[in-house]
Amino acid sequence: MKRKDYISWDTYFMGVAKLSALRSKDPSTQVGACIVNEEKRIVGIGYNGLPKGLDDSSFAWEKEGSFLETKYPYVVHAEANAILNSTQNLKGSTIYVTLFPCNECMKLIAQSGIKEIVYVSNKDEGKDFNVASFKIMEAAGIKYRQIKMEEITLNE
Ligand SMILES: Nc1nc(=O)n([C@H]2C[C@H](O)[C@@H](COP(=O)(O)O)O2)cc1CO
Ligand SMILES: [Zn+2]
Repeated sequence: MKRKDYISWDTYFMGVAKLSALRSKDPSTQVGACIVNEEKRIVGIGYNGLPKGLDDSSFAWEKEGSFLETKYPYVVHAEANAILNSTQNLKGSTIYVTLFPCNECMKLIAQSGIKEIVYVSNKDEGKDFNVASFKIMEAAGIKYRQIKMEEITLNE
C-alpha cells in the first residue's frame, strides 16, 4: 500500500521556494521563488540577492538611511531572479513565492505569461506598491491563492 504522508504538490514547490530563500544574504527578509510549468516541472528558481558581479560583503544590507546606502537600489527580487533563470517559455506557468510579489515583479510576471501566483505571506499588504501589484495582477487575469506552509522535516 502506498505511503499516506507524502507531501502535496503545493508543499513540494513551496518547499523548494523556501529552501532557495535560505540562500539569501538579506538579514531582514529572505524570499524564495519557484516557477512550475503546466506539466508540473520546475523551470526556474530564485531568491533575493545582488546582481552578478556585485560583492555581497561590500554592499550595505540596511533598510534605513540614505537611499544609496540601503539595499533597495541594488537587490534583485526572488521572482525576477526566478524569471531570469528560467529554462523555457513561461506561458501558462505558476510561480510559488514565499512573499507576495511587488509591483515591479508583478509586471515581469504578467509580461512573461505566468498565469498563477501561489504565496504564503503578504507582509506589505495595503502599501501603495502592494495595491498596485494587485491591480496589475487582476487586470492581467492572473489567478492567485495564499497557502499555509506545513513544516517539512528533512531526514538523512
Ligand atoms: N516579493 C518580494 N520579493 C523579494 O525578493 N523581496 C526582497 C527585496 C528585499 O531584499 C527584501 C524586502 O525588503 P524589506 O521588506 O526587508 O524592506 O525582500 C521583496 C518582496 C516584497 O515585495
Ligand atoms: Zn519584487
